[in-house]
Amino acid sequence: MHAQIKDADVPPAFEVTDARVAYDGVPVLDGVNVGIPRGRTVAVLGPNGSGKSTLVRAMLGIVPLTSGGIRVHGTPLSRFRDWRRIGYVPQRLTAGGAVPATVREIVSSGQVAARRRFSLPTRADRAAVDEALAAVDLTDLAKASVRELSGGQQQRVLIARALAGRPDTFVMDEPMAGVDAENQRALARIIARLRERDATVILVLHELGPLEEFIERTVALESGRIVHDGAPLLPTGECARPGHEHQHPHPDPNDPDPRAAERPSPADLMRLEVPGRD
Ligand SMILES: Nc1ncnc2c1ncn2[C@@H]1O[C@H](COP(=O)(O)OP(=O)(O)OP(=O)(O)O)[C@@H](O)[C@H]1O
Repeated sequence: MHAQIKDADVPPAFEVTDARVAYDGVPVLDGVNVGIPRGRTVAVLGPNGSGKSTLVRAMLGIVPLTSGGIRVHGTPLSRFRDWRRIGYVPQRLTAGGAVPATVREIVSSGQVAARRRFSLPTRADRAAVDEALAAVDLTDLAKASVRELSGGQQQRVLIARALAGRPDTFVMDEPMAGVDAENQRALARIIARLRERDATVILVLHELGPLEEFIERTVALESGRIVHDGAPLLPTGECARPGHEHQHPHPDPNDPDPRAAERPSPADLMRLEVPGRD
């Protein structure tokens, strides 16, 4: 079982109070209250457009609240500075660019926020990158260009990038989307290891799938409101609910990888959204 720390008197990793977000005046989060205790593995579920990504992006300060409040590890978001504690794996990446970055370069970029300005990577930094690459089984591909990788492998690069900063809190936005079964199992192993380390892990998912056994709690959204917060939902997940109309992206019928069209270029990977900044 987990260490005592979970139930110790520590502030929640995230505390969201009456959070509202609107895009162009249209409400997307409509009074969300949720607390994510430290050391838990929590899934955020819900149909397309229900506000899952908006919620986690708001929790990281990427999307501003219209009203309400968010605390991160006990500190109001606007005053939170310890971003090295947070590992963010975004869902989609912006288009453009073609810098020939290697897997190792991308993974190393996960440490930039944690290093002092202009300081070079230390031996410990390099060891953390090695460890992160090993954790996602990409050691052999460290020198490969990320452009050569499949969508699932690129997803693992992003996870390794988050791991390399050695955070204790992870926010992963749909890490399983468009990832084949083998890569899904690899991701499940990573989540298992993070749980053993008592990391806090928040996963935006459409279904629990191979992660089911690790999920301790699910928060389900519908139309910007929480409709369930508690024990994990049924293994079949939201996608199997009657009336659920989730659309997974299938941009190119000739490409077996449904995420091919959204695959990030290396440049995209280098300029991932930085939590806490607009
Ligand atoms: N930057 C934006 N500007 C305007 N509207 C947006 C923006 N981002 C998201 N939305 C809209 O807000 C709503 C919630 O989007 P969000 O991405 O949070 O939902 P989601 O539950 O994560 O959906 P999905 O499962 O499709 O990823 C949707 O209607 C979406 O179109």
